[in-house]
Amino acid sequence: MISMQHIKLRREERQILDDVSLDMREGQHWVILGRNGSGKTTLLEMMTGYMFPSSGVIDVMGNRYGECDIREVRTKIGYISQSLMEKLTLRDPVWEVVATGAYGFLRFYQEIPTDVQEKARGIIQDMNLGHMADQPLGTLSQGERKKIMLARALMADPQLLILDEPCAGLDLYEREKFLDQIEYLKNRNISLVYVTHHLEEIVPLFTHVALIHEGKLIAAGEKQDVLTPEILKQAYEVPLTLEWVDGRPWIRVRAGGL
Ligand SMILES: Nc1ncnc2c1ncn2[C@@H]1O[C@H](COP(=O)(O)OP(=O)(O)OP(=O)(O)O)[C@@H](O)[C@H]1O
Repeated sequence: MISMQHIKLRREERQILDDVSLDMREGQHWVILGRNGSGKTTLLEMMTGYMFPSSGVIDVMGNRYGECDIREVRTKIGYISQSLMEKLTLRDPVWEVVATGAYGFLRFYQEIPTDVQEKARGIIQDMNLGHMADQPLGTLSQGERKKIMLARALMADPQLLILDEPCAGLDLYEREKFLDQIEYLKNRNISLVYVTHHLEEIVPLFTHVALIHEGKLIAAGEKQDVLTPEILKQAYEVPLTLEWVDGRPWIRVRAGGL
């Protein structure tokens, strides 16, 4: 699905990514973890072809970046990020915001085909937000807006869905509702790459974790192998214990560690 080999990125004097190699296969769902500024978003921007490495090779769904039409590859990738959220127009009706995802536009300036309208309304309905479909986006709560972003990303039937901290700023209830929606994606044939700061967001659907620290990959593999107190301490520099409850990891910081 995604292969990144020996990725390096240098900006001025800083090595932002330092020889990162990752192999994400079909049927796997990955979480990327790491502290602020460790390079997570930069990795996502490379997967989506918005940034290029100084050296290294990236293949996404069989396409080698630099030798293919990236716009074509992007039609198969859904990308949810705060910066995209900020570009959406709050006065547009929810169903129209979702419908734009079929084309990758931010807004429509022409008639929207009926089948696209119906598909958008169908996805909104599936997320139990049907009653809000005609409201302006700006009247929705942050959690509802995140779900609308997810609905918008699904409009193009992506094979790959990349989510950059989708639960940031959500309260416990809204976060759990959003994660429910993510779990529901296991019924679709979509591979997920999910960036978060919060381990408890690693719901059972996720199979693999990559842990990045100061631009270097500390560990990558099956989640039970990567999510150990010893490995996590290398990235977070805080002594902690980890407990698995209902298939989710929960973390406790031990006193006196900092
Ligand atoms: N275009 C750029 N020029 C210079 N430095 C950059 C550029 N893009 C990113 N950086 C730096 O690279 C580092 C990694 O940034 P990145 O946004 O990938 O981190 P992150 O792990 O996503 O952080 P956060 O969790 O805080 O969002 C940061 O120190 C950032 O300042």
